[in-house]
Amino acid sequence: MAATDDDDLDFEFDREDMPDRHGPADLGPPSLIVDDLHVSYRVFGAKRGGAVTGGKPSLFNRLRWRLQGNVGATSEVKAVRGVTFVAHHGEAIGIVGTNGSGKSSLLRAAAGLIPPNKGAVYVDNEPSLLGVNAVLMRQLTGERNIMIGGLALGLSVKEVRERFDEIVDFADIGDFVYLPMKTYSSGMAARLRFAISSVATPDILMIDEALATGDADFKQRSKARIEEIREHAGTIFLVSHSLETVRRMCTRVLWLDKGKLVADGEPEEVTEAYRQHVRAEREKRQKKGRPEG
Ligand SMILES: Nc1ncnc2c1ncn2[C@@H]1O[C@H](COP(=O)(O)OP(=O)(O)OP(=O)(O)O)[C@@H](O)[C@H]1O
Repeated sequence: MAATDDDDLDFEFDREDMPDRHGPADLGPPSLIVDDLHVSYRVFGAKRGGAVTGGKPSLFNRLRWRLQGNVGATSEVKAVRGVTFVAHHGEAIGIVGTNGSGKSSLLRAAAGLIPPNKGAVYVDNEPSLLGVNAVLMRQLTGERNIMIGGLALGLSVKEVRERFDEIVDFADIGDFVYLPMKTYSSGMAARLRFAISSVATPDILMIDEALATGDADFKQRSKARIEEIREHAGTIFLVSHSLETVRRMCTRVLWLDKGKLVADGEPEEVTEAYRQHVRAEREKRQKKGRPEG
């Protein structure tokens, strides 16, 4: 049967039509939808045909694979395994989880920097930071990188020049701005990335660890900056190992474990459950390591 004008399908993303089943009624409309996202990496020089789920291979395993002559073979690391959530305008969402649980992979896929193996990401607007990270160059000075990052975010050359002092002050890097970024400490580089990324009041800002690296004054300034972005109806994602930072900055927390979402809720509740889980795991490991009575 031929389609008539009346049959035309409407694929437009109509905010008013969206049911708000994933959050309290006072939240803004959805800004980013992650639907059954799967991310895998192909690793060369590892065990042939193996599939690894989260966690970094131990030194022992890597040596064993090497001795078994598996160099040149490939295996698949399943970093994100079926994550689904809806983020809203005005939310600051922390992502916690142990090393290798898939936090950065989730963020990179949500930012469109790596393709999902399965599932989809729908965004209302281009996410920033990871986008900025991708264009920054370690061999260039902070000054050059501020210009490159600012242009990547859509500012004009004049606008970047006008905001230059503000960015340098925010990052608190002083005259280091005239030196190549490769000479910066990791904290300085992280602060500069955050200062550049947040300068344009982005709709979706993704931050990987940067905020745990500054002093009390920087932490205060970055909290204020996040509040400002939220007030302008932006959405912030913050990956951090510092539960204190996540509790202080975020309105909601996602907990990832071995690539799966195990909790999504109030910062206090989720970080406390995560803290207890980490402690229980540590005790289990210690018991295993202890010689039998
Ligand atoms: N480029 C890559 N190639 C192969 N494997 C990767 C790559 N990036 C990440 N992984 C693997 O994917 C899994 C998830 O890593 P990811 O960096 O997303 O976790 P994370 O929670 O951010 O870890 P961390 O807290 O240590 O930074 C890990 O097993 C990691 O070794």
